[in-house]
Amino acid sequence: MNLIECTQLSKNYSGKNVLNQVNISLKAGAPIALVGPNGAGKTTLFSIICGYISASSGSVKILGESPNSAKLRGRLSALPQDAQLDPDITIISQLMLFAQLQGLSKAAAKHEAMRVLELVDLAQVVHEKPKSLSHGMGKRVSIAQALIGTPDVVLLDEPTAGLDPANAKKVREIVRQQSASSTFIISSHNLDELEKLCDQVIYLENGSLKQSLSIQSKQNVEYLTLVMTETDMQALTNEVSSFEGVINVTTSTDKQMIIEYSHQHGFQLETQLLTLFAQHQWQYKSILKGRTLEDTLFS
Ligand SMILES: Nc1ncnc2c1ncn2[C@@H]1O[C@H](COP(=O)(O)OP(=O)(O)OP(=O)(O)O)[C@@H](O)[C@H]1O
Repeated sequence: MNLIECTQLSKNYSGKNVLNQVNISLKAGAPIALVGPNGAGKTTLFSIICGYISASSGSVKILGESPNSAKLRGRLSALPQDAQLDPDITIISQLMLFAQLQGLSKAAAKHEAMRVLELVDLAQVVHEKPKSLSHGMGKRVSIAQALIGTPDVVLLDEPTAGLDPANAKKVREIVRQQSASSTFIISSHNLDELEKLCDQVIYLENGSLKQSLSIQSKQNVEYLTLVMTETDMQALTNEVSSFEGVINVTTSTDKQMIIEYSHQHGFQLETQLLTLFAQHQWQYKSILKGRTLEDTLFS
């Protein structure tokens, strides 16, 4: 059974189409990225999946159930972009309340609240109130709340927006660790971050599904992304284009080159490149197997 299945899903606000016949099939497993420009409809899609708002037409099934079905209790959780904890109620009380709302006894709720706080490395703030926490710590507590009951699906809307690098890294680690037991769907504008975490990528634009792709997918065609420093890029392009198996070479002004080549040529290309660099004394900054998510989506 698919984790989430959207069929011909549309949403209108006062005649304005913000989701337009979207078809999506998502399977459980590695985190899934939801990307798209501002106003593309990402939050609207999340809100429909969570049952906060209803679709104008089409259908959504989560684990085979309709949004808001009692059978989804404890199996789907979400961290909305603007989620706020009550600033004046202790963290343990708030997390226990959410655990009890899932049907846990008081003792089990306390145990679960402690468990999820430990997962986000914040057991030490259990008796504090959210108003005494930094923004990053508050976000991690909200993620802890979303992890209560180990849901099958966790929707995170912009989980690292506005966080300092250390807290953002911590959030990524939490997602990575918890991905063994929950499937995360992450809406974000941070493509570098999504690239590190996710396999499948859903790209929405103007309410329509423009792309659904797997970053890791093995195809006959492979990519190498080179970032060069001291190099004659035109000469490099000419040399690389003549290598056997190279299908296409594109360069950008920032000394980045993307080489598209046939899968069969494997390591041969890397060996040729390094020999070429040595011959010409060309310096590289990085050689990346594959393409960045940005290049995959927008090239
Ligand atoms: N309650 C509402 N009433 C009217 N229009 C709305 C409402 N909520 C959202 N919209 C419109 O729907 C469109 C999609 O909004 P949505 O918030 O889903 O986009 P998004 O992809 O999440 O954007 P962002 O990346 O900026 O968060 C926007 O044009 C927005 O103005």
